[in-house]
Amino acid sequence: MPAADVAATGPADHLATGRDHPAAGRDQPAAGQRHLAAEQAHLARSRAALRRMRERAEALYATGDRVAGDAYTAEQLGRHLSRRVTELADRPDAPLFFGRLTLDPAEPGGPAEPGGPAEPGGPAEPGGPAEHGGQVYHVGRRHVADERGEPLVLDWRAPLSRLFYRASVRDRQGVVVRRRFGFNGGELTSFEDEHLALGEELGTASRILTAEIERPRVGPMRDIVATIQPEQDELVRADLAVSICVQGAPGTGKTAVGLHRAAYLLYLHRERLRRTGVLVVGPNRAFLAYIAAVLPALGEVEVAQATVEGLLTRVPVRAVDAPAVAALKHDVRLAEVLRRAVDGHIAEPTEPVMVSDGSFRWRIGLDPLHRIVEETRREGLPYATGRERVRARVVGLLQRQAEARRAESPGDAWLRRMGRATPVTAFLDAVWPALTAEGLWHLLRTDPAVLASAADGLLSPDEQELLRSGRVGRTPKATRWSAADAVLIDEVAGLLERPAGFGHVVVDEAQDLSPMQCRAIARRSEHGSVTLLGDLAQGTAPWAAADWRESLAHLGKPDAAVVPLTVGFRVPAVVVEFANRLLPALAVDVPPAESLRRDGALDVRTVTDLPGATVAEVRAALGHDGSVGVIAADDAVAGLRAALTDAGVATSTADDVEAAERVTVVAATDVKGLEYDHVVVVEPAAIVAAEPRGLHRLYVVLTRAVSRLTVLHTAPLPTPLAGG
Ligand SMILES: Nc1ncnc2c1ncn2[C@@H]1O[C@H](COP(=O)(O)OP(=O)(O)OP(=O)(O)O)[C@@H](O)[C@H]1O
Repeated sequence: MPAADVAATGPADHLATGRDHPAAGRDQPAAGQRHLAAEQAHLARSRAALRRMRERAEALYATGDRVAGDAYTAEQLGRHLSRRVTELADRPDAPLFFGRLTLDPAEPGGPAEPGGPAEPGGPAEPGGPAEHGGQVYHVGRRHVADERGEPLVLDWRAPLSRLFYRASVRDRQGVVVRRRFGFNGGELTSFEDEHLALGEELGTASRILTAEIERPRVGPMRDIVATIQPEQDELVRADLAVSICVQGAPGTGKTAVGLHRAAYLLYLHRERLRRTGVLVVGPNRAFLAYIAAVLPALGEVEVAQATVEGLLTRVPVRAVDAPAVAALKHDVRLAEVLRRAVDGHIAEPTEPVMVSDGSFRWRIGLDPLHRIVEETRREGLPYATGRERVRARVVGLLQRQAEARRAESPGDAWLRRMGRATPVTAFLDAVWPALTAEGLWHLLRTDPAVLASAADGLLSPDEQELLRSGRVGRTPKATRWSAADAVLIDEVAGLLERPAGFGHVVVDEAQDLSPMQCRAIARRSEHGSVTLLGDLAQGTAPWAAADWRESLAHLGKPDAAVVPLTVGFRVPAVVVEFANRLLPALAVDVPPAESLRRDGALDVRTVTDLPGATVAEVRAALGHDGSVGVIAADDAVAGLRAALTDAGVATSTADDVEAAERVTVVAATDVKGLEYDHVVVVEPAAIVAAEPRGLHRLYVVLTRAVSRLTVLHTAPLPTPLAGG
């Protein structure tokens, strides 16, 4: 396709406009300059309008409690306005808009659905497609309107903005020109046009896109609103009701897609999702710190972010299981063992219930009691709800007797008194005893007969023995629970009472979830949808998934589509090729990725002095822009950090994303999902040797580099790498 990078007047008008364009300063047609100046003026106008919107929200916030009728409304309003003020913050370094659409006046196209979010309360957008003919719209981070309410910038999530990401020469959707803006800091410095109507399309050849992708990385993760690719946009804008699983090689934008999808859904279904909540689950704290700023930068400040362990807070984790014990506790058969153990507490009634009530004495015989228990059991309610249902039914029978004997119907106080009457509670304790989650798991760990009966035909005697191994305290409270115990206790809690779920859950690095962890997330998304993100090749947990279908079944979304992402935005082609040598040894079936980056460098070197070579390499890397990540086997990290400190090189840790130091020393087991401009991998053989799925870990480690990868080793490289 002919190149764009032109002024809006036509494809022949090649324009080189800004500092970030190599050709800047040469051959600048006046028309291009005029357009640039006009765009800069539009930016200034939009910034001023945003400032006004924020000032207005601040003023409302200040006076909110005076206009609200009562304390509750005042608090609600206050919270709403304070969030609105935060949302309207202008970040001077982030462009307020990044694109512009010129729509066809003659051939009104436009989005399939009319403008505006699906729910009331979202920002307004100009009306349906027919109104857009010949119009020009700027697309940016958030909706900005002038004093008359006319949009100066459309939110990137608005239906109309979709055209910016999706229109192509083949399917123009009414777009005549798509313009992308180049920024330097907060300053608009260039633009690039694609006259779709004239057959011009840049796709990934766009210089502004390339510059964005190749920009050296520093600090926390950034949003990608300006450059979301069509296949990513398709996932971001999937309906709220749709659950999806994204299988993507390292750096294909899975995390970015998940976070932007959360922001998109919140925009479109603001009220519903504010009630139910959106949750992002990530692999560890360093990762959560790394991604924490993305959603707030998109104006979304109310999304919960947690690790799976962080979700399971019923008991503190103070013990570590032996690997075989942990693996067994994460096995999905445990779900059935626990279900049986809970159900096993429901017993047949053996005696009638007799209750004294003043001068009356009520009696419920065995037959109706049997019926009550059986009927309630068949309803399949959570156990604790079932217990209350049985109580209510017993009281109901007492009530009928009372009504038959007395002329009037007994009141609420009577019903409550009967419900708490000692014979009623004693009956419940006999047939449907109250349970706690940790109490039940403690019982299974301490009573071989109870475990044997629940695990009959499911777990071998040896496995039962294994489950009971390790120290258990005399009471649940006195027991030091492991992370796997916490998952099982959460499973029991879910059998006792249904937890409140989220409207949408994004799960990153999902290949590492065990079946039991998947179930913990399923309980929290039962009535919502999920976006599952992962890469089977990066599975490092002992129970890592080999097949997405299985994970999806455990997550309660067996029919979700598995969608591949195959274009890599992080790792340069030369590094991808090197890391891909490991793929055949990883025993997973994943589509190969293709890197967009042709610019990187790879240096694999045998050295004699690892710390010395690392220091020298880091010093050299500091000569370039961007972050430097030194990645080594966990037990080598302290030594390398000390060597760097002794050499006068300041370092930070992976979870300190705002650190001033550009060098981070990271343990191989903490680096999942992170990226550094220059990565120095120290002694791959030690990384592989450190754990059973060490080759998968090495694959993760080698794919963290954005620009350059250096591999330093004294021991021979692991076999799959050495070949080729
Ligand atoms: N459309 C895009 N435009 C610009 N940058 C992008 C785009 N998509 C992804 N990126 C960038 O590529 C890098 C990798 O993205 P991300 O971390 O989301 O990938 P991932 O698939 O989750 O990787 P991993 O599997 O290694 O965790 C990030 O720096 C991200 O900002």
